[in-house]
Amino acid sequence: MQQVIITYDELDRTGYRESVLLPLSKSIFAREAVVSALSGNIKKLIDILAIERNRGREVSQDIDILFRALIPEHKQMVDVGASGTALRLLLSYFALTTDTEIILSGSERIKQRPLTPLIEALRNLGAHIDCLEMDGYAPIKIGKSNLRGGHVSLDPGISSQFVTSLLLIAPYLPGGLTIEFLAPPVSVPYIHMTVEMMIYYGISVDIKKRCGHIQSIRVRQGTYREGDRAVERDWSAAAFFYMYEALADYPATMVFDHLYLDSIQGDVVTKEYFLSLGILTTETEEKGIALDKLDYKGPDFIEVDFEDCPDMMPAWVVTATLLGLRFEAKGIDNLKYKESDRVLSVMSGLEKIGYKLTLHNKNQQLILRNDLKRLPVSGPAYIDTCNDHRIAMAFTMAAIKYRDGIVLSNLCDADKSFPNFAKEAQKCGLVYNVIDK
Ligand SMILES: O=C(O)C1=C[C@@H](OP(=O)(O)O)[C@@H](O)[C@H](O)C1
Ligand SMILES: C=C(OP(=O)(O)O)C(=O)O
Repeated sequence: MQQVIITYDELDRTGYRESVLLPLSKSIFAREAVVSALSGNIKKLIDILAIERNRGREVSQDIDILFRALIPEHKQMVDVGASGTALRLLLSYFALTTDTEIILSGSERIKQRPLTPLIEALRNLGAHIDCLEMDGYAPIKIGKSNLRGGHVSLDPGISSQFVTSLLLIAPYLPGGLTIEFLAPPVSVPYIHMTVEMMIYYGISVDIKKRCGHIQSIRVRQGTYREGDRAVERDWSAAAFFYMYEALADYPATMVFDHLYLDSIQGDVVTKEYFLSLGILTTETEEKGIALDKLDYKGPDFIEVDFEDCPDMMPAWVVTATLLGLRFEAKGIDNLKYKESDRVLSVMSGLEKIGYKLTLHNKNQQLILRNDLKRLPVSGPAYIDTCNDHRIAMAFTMAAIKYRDGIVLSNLCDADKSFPNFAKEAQKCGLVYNVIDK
């Protein structure tokens, strides 16, 4: 079997500027997609994707899946691949819109990603939903339903996507909808992104908080108005180039066009999380972002919380470990529900390149700790990506420090969110060579 080994071509790139093409934000696109479909304006999505492709940029699998699922044509089955966002958002969308029945299914992993709180809430609103294999999981059959509005309770403690899914269809329910939260929500910036976009598209949304936590969200009945908000570039993809900047000894300045500090993406905090690893983020005159390495050793010990920015965890943890920083990471309990069990995937990948992190339980919360324990390893490191794009991309960048080469179990994983990733990574000196295993 042929595989690819990734190594690093070390050059002094100080003073060079390297422009990186980031993919569109799939989170923003997903919300745009549902809004466009509900307002009968799918043409807008066609235009966004056509502009992207005309510029020679590939569109990520996740975005393509959402787009195809929402094209108004008769479908009996929708395959969401490995996209949790598509699965959760489409569940409410089809419960509202299908006039026959439709089956939502996808990869083996997607069939393990939880849906129970969302299914229960939708059933309470009158949806006909059957789980075809295991209760609370895809594949799922959604029948023609007459959804009611009013009040519904939801546990948002596993995924904010349950909240986003209900919010986006809420204006189209009779009388609108109030969602009462049974527990504090996770990934809160994604909920704010949804609310902000709904308000932009003309919907009245009120958030009620108690003790700093969202307690309920009220959405009034209405219809999405037209609007031409741009889909921003993806901050979570930028994190892998922050990795380069932090790990390379003499890196070029990385420049991203159409990425903004004034962003509705919660992952804009990447700039703060990587500042603690010595990377300075500035706005360019061309309205982009530039990254520069500071002459800065960083604190001796860092406490970090990923509850608001779960997707950044692999990039930050792999970087901080390779830089030899002691840290304690919390807000990681829900990472077991992602494309892989991300805490375990990161820990096992790091062991392959000689770093032993430990997992602890503190006040019923998982804590991942780096106490600088090393393992004797050498030779190419065979990393199991667990079919997880963020694991594949984080360990590609690890080749900057692990000089015996990184071999990934699947090179195409990155296509889920970042199809041009290998091409862009080569601009940083990452070299891909075919090997015979
Ligand atoms: O709403 C969204 O667009 C997303 C929400 C987050 O998921 P959870 O809310 O499940 O943490 C995030 O990890 C995912 O990549 C995208
Ligand atoms: C968790 C992610 O995505 P999704 O939930 O859409 O599969 C991700 O992109 O890291």
